[in-house]
Amino acid sequence: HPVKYHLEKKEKHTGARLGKIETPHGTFETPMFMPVGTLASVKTMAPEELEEMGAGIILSNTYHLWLRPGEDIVDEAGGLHEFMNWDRGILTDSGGFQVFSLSDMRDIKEEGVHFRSHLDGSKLFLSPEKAIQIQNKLGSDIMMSFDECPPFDESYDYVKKSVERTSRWAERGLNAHEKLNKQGLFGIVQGAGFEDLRKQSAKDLVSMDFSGYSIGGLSVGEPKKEMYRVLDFTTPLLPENKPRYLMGVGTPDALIEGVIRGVDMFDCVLPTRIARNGTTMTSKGRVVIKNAEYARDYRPLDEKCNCYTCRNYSRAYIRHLIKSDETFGLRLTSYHNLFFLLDLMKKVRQAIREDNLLEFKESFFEEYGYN
Ligand SMILES: CC#C[C@H]1NC(N)=Nc2cc3[nH]c(NC)nc3cc21
Ligand SMILES: [Zn+2]
Repeated sequence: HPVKYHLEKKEKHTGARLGKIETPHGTFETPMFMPVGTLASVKTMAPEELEEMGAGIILSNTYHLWLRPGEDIVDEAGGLHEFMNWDRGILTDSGGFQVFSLSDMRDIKEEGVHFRSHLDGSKLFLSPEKAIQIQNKLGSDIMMSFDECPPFDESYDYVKKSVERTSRWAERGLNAHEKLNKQGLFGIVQGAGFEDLRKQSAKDLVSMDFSGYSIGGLSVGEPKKEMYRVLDFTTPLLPENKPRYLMGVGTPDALIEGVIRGVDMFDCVLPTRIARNGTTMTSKGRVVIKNAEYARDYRPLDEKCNCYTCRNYSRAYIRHLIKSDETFGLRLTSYHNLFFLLDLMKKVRQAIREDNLLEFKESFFEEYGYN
């Protein structure tokens, strides 16, 4: 496997692990947060800034890049790394989730999914083989299997059929992948909130020997307690010597709770998405910078933050920019939010080294204002 996971240390009191994930574009520490660059750009950030804040692997989306600009243009440009001038890790999602969340879905057949483009309504077809072929043209370091993504509250019978199809699709994707090249391919465990279906899905995928395993079907609107319950019985089903990736997570509390349950990799649009309306995460909870209370507040967003934004600009200035629709304001809030989550993961890794992750969680939650 060109993507290898090295387990460095298990935290004494939880399921948390310290590790390293080796890719053709570098080796990065886990647990890690991956900034999302859906359309080959982490919104408003330059690659140098992402590197400066310590980002290792970023996420891009097969579905979006297939529709626009098309995988052939990215391929001709030399692949995604060349195209976006990013020489560290890139992970691409397979399109499975986007098909189900973005486009009004036509129908699911055994061979794949027929649906309409969310851009212009044109008819499209995506299959496990096609999703692998596109990702190989994008040249990502870590690729995702094409999965069927049922809503969390679907019936047991529907989810059972869906899990069985996702396993058949995973096998087809793996076969197609091995003919193309050997970058890392992850299987995506499904099964919604049903323990036996999660077991079945994990068993099927682990037998296919993927480079790593994503936990799908979560962070899709279910209560956080539900997500943690599913994680409690799903991560132990996955091999210790492979990375575990919880898709679409998340908020500071969910990141810490996921690490405690043995998750190694996370991605979420949250930091850059909320930044664009001026909402920032700080060690003392969220600061919604547009609030009038910050008009004359000349302190940084977070006194404890060492990021470019916090070292050079005040809340009053950032509030002024956001209120005035000055684009630079979005860059400052995006930079800070990404730095905040990347720095949180650095602190979590240190807590694993010191075997005091639960104490770290308590003090972080207390200061952030989680109940
Ligand atoms: C059902 C299912 C499923 C998973 N399948 C794939 N391919 N990508 C995902 C991306 C996600 N993002 C979020 N929350 C923002 N949950 C996700 C779940 C998946
Ligand atoms: Zn900051």
